[in-house]
Amino acid sequence: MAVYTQVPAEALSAFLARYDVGELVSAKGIAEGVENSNYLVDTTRGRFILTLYEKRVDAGDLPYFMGLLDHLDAKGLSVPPAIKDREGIAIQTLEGRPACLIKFLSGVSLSHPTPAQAEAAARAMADMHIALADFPHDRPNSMGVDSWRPLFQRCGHSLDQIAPGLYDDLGAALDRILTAWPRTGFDRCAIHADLFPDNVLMLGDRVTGLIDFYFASTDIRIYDLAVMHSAWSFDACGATYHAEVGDALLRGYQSRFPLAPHETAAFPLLASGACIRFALSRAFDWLNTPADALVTRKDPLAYVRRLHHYERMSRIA
Ligand SMILES: Nc1ncnc2c1ncn2[C@@H]1O[C@H](COP(=O)(O)OP(=O)(O)O)[C@@H](O)[C@H]1O
Ligand SMILES: N[C@@H](CCOP(=O)(O)O)C(=O)O
Repeated sequence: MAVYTQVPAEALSAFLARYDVGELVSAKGIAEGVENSNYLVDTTRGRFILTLYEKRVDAGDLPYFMGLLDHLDAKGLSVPPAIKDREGIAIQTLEGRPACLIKFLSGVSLSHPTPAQAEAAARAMADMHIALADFPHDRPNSMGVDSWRPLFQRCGHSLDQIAPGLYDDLGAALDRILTAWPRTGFDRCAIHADLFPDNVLMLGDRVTGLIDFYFASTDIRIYDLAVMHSAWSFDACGATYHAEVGDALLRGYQSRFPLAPHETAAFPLLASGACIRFALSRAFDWLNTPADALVTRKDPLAYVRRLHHYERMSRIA
């Protein structure tokens, strides 16, 4: 459930009156998502998404995210830019929260992507990277490699409450990954950094939208593909690797943007880093989200199992 801030109809009508979008017809809270409050808003002129940014999105980062979406939209990619009001303002305040009215995109996110769907989604990621090559703004990745040790330390020995031995297991993997992590020599650009299946909208085998850019930041370009590979190529609990989906992702991406030999060689390491990142953020949330909170906690062990898979791989052919 992701509606943390309730918006009364009167306040929403007054908000919409700033825009040329017609009048309010209906507004429904969207259950999916964990970070922000999202509403599906219908007006006399169309359908929109209203997002109110909650604690985890820093309002100071919104101009970067909205600039990135405008950049991709201007190049014809299917992403949802924020609508500007009559004064040209996209980032507003509603019910005390930063808020944007966002273009609605059709499509559904998949729970069990097929190889053909994975291939199309990875092609869309490569097209996004090509389009971002001249995006001029930087944002350090707040969930990037330098955040993993501090996050591990904040979880501390409480990790063993999730699974006995988890503190030692993740600590040893973190040492190996941080020692080997490439600091130079890899192409960097603005990346999505969270392109899970729930952040790709599709109709059949066609990608209709990439959404949820709120972790976008400057980082190693192929790390973005590694995040995607770790999110798409396993069953939900991370125990079974679906090679046909994993191979399709690499094929789709490389149909637009071939990997250089050093990128292929480092792929299992980059994917291990992606797994540590999501294992730790999920573990932190697991340990710090009250059991009666509205939001569903995601299983950190599903990423620990994926981590073990990538650490066993020496390289992807
Ligand atoms: N532009 C959009 N067009 C259509 N649906 C959207 C759009 N943005 C978000 N959604 C819907 O809202 C849900 C939650 O959005 P998301 O950005 O993933 O939230 P959160 O940042 O809270 O994780 C998505 O799964 C999708 O169903
Ligand atoms: N994809 C991350 C959590 C971030 O959630 P999102 O709804 O903003 O994509 C995970 O699965 O741990």
